[in-house]
This record gives sequence, structure tokens and C-alpha cells, in this order.
Amino acid sequence: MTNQVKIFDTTLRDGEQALPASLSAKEKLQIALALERLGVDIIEAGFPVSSPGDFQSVQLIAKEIKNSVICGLSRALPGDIDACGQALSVADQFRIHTFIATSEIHVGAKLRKSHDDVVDMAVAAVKHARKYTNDVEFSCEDAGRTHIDYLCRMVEAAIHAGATTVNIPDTVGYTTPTEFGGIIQQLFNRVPNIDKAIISVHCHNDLGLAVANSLAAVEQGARQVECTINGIGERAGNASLEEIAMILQTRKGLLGIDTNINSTEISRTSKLVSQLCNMPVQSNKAIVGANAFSHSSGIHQDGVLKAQNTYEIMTPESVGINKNNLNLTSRSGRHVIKHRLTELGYKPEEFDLEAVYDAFLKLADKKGQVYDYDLEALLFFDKQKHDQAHYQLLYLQANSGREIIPSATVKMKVGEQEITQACTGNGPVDAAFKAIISILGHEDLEVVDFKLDSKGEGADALAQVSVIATYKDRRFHGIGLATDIVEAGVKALIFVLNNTYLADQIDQQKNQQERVVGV
Ligand SMILES: CC(=O)SCCNC(=O)CCNC(=O)[C@H](O)C(C)(C)COP(=O)(O)OP(=O)(O)OC[C@H]1O[C@@H](n2cnc3c(N)ncnc32)[C@H](O)[C@@H]1OP(=O)(O)O
Ligand SMILES: CC(C)C(=O)C(=O)O
Repeated sequence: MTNQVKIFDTTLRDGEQALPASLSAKEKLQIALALERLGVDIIEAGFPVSSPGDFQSVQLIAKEIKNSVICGLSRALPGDIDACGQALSVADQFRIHTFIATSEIHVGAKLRKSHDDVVDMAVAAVKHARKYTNDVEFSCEDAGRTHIDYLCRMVEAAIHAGATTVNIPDTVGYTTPTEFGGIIQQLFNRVPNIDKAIISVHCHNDLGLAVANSLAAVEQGARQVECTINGIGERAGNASLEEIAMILQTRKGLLGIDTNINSTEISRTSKLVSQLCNMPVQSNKAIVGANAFSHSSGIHQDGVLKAQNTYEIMTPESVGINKNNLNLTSRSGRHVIKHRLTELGYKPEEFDLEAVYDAFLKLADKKGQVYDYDLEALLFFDKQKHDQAHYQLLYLQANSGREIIPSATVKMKVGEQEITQACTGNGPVDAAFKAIISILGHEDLEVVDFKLDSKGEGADALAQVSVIATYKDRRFHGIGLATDIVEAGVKALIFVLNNTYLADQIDQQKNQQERVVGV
């Protein structure tokens, strides 16, 4: 038995069945070209009898794609098969895929036929499809719930009629891996002509087992897996192509199976399908989710920085992602902060890691994720040495809204004294500034410029306020940073005040020296 598993992609057929809006022929071709680049062996392009639009897209894809076999689906009916044959005949290599259901419930309640009639329909369909091509696939729909004796009978009859691939779908995602692997094993043990066809599987994800069931089948000898990009498909979807491909690649040592997939195309193909199909990928989705190569906790980040494979079983590059992400959160530690600051161009001797880390944790607790620009802002603020400042903000409360008079209460430490003041103003920043200036009694200080800048992307971004004030004919500049705009403004003003205080002290020292010299 070969160690090569064929990857049969049905994003454009089973995947498309579940889309909120159908794709245009041009969009389908874009996806088919991406699947061809990805190295998919067989692309199921659609169900040609279904609609004129689907017929034309299958035909367009059949014309344009050269390196993958193009396949169309049909019921076990001559008209469906003829539509497939006509749409696909323009292709270099094509396959007709015909199917009929085999479980009790489907044969009795849906098809309303006898078991013998259904076998006859399957045989006739395969024979009819063989008139168009030697590459015919037959599927036993709902095989997962089909009595094993009937399934064996159907598989044997389909192969005898000329099917070159026989597909065993778990149509409703009902089986467990051991059970599904057991079905494949029994087919290999009981169907006499089984070696004349490739055994394929097509698993749905209703119980979240589509990939596990496909893998169990491969372990029992299945050599084609039907799957879709991002696992899209009817209901809970199909087995996801990227997961199947990366399991076989990452665990090659265990499983010994190859595919033709060029895994570095995975990320790009996933994004294209997600965008064109308007189906976002959940962030924790294996392989292609936004967090699949992100590390957010300190112990993991430290490990990954020391040796990437401590927490990565495959590289981001192997699926076409440039590099991993180390998210800065309140669960991060000092190693990653130091590493990120070094990456940003700061030398370790230029910052006090403990002080930056302390400020980082406070911000991360408030904000969740801390970005590079936040970290750089914290680095800058670390240099201010707030605790030793003459003026310190102890408490701030600001009220604003529609149809209320904006007001602010500020409590400050001025030297050793604690002073509280409340004021109203044109807005909460104006009210807070008035309260501070009134605490200080600095009548000769005038705020001449106030600029507000967002240091992030979301509504929770850090606000950076830049204040310029004149005091005793000199200009002083201060910057304040906080998630609250009023607090950022107040911090900027206090920054200015501390600079005016330092300037006053320097002036006083100079005056004293002059007096001493004068004496
Ligand atoms: C498990 C799967 O994913 S199978 C693929 C599912 N995909 C689709 O259904 C998408 C494409 N389908 C379609 O466009 C339409 O359903 C069509 C064109 C195929 C058929 O449309 P309609 O003729 O209006 O029939 P409708 O869809 O309402 O019912 C299906 C009929 O096909 C029969 N049927 C279902 N599967 C098969 C089969 N494999 N072989 C033969 N007949 C079948 C049903 O018994 C039913 O027949 P009835 O009219 O005698 O009761
Ligand atoms: C047509 C078959 C392969 C199918 O889509 C299923 O059984 O889910």
C-alpha cells in the first residue's frame, strides 16, 4: 500500500453549501487557483446539475486549472452525470463523483427505495460515468450509519462497476474514531476487490471529530481524505484540510504518510477563503487561527525565547506565517519585556527593567493587551521618577456628560502637604486644570497648548496628552499618559508643574550663589 494520501478539497462544493451567500464564478476560480498552488490533488469544483451558475463555474475552473484533477458531484442519476461530463470535458484531467445514500434511514425515509434498487442505481451510475472518464469516484452517503454488510456489498458492487475511488462518508459526523477506523478496517478485510480502488473518507464535524475520524481511517488504509479549507461545510463543517495536512507533516515520524500539500501556502489560502466566503476563522482554530502561533503567558514566552520548540510543535514559517506573536499581557514576565524593548532598539542599560515592568503590569491589568507603542511610552515615563516629585496626584474625580455642568475634584501632594480642590469648567479637563492651578495659586502659569493623541487602536487605547505652559516668561512642556483622557491631561499638567518647580529651585540656588558672591 502506498504511503501517499491524496488530498481531495471540497471547499467549493461541500464548503460552498454552507455559505451565507454563494460565490461568483470569478471568486471560485480565485479559490481554485489557490488550491492548485497549495498542491491539492483533486478539487471538487461544484455540483454542475444544480444550477446554470454552478455549471459555468465548474466549467471555468476545469478550463483554467492544470495541475489538479477537477471533479464534479452528481446524484446517481444519468442527467446529473451528463451535466458533470459536459461541464468537465474541457479539463485536462477530470473526475466524476457520483453518490447514493446507503444507511437504513436514508434508503427508507429519503430515497424510499429498496436496498436492491439502490445498489442497481449505484452500479448504473458508475457505469454511466465511466463513459465520460476512467476516473470515477463513488460515495456511499451516510456510510457511518450504514449496516456493515450492506456497505461491503455496495463497495464491492461499485468497484466492480468501474469506480476507481470509493468514498466512505460519515455524512452526519456520528461516529467515533475507533468506530470509524473499524469500518475502514472491516472493508479492507471483507471486500474482495478492495485493492482495485482507492478508499477515501469524507468526515463531518457534528461532534468535533471530523479530523480525528479521518486520521483513524488513514491509519486503517484510507488513502484519500476529503476536506475543506478552514473546515467549512454543511452544518458544523468538514474535516479541515490544514489540520489533516499538518498532522501528517508534523507527525510523519509516527504515521509515515506523505501528501503533496505545500504547507507554506496554508495561511494565505485560509485567509482568501475566509474573506471571499465571509466566514471569519475563530482565533483559537488550529493552524490558521490568529492565536495559533501566539504566546501570551510569561512562562511560555520565556520558553519560546530560549528555544522555540518548547511551545511550538511546528514553525509558523511552515504554514506561511512570518513569525510567532508574543502578546504582552499581565501574564507576561520580565524576559519578554526585556526582549521586546531590545527588539525596539533600546539597550538594556538604557532602561530600568524593574520600573518598566512594574508600570507595564499596572497598565496591562487595566488594558489587557499592551502594544509596542504603550511599552515605549512607559519607558519614557519611567524616567520621570514620579514618587520623588514635588507635586503628586493623589486623587482625581471628573464628571461630564450631556446637560450637566462638568466638574472635577483633585487631591494633590504638594511637598509634604495634601490639598483637595473642586472646580467646574467648560469640560472635565478644564475643570481639573482649574482645580490644580487653584491649589497651587500659580497665577503666572498659563496653558497655551493642549494636544491629545491616541497611542493605540481601540477605544481602550492609551491617551497621550501634551501640554505646553508659559511660566515666568519661559515655556514648559509636559506629557501625560493614561487610559483615561482627563487623567492623562492632569498628569501632563503636573509634569509641567514639577518642571516649573525644578526651574524655581535652580533660580533660587543661582540667586543665593550670586548673593554669596556679592557679599
Ligand atoms: C451529503 C451531501 O452533501 S449531498 C450533496 C448536497 N448538495 C446539494 O443538495 C446541492 C445541490 N442540490 C440541488 O441543487 C438540488 O437539490 C438538485 C438540483 C440536486 C435536485 O433538486 P430537486 O430535483 O428539486 O430535488 P430536491 O433537492 O428537492 O430533492 C432531492 C431528490 O433527489 C433524490 N436523491 C437524493 N440523493 C440522491 C442520489 N444520490 N441519487 C439519486 N437521487 C437522489 C431525493 O430522493 C429526491 O428525490 P424525489 O424528488 O424523488 O423525492
Ligand atoms: C456526497 C458526499 C460525499 C457528502 O458530501 C457527504 O456524505 O457528506
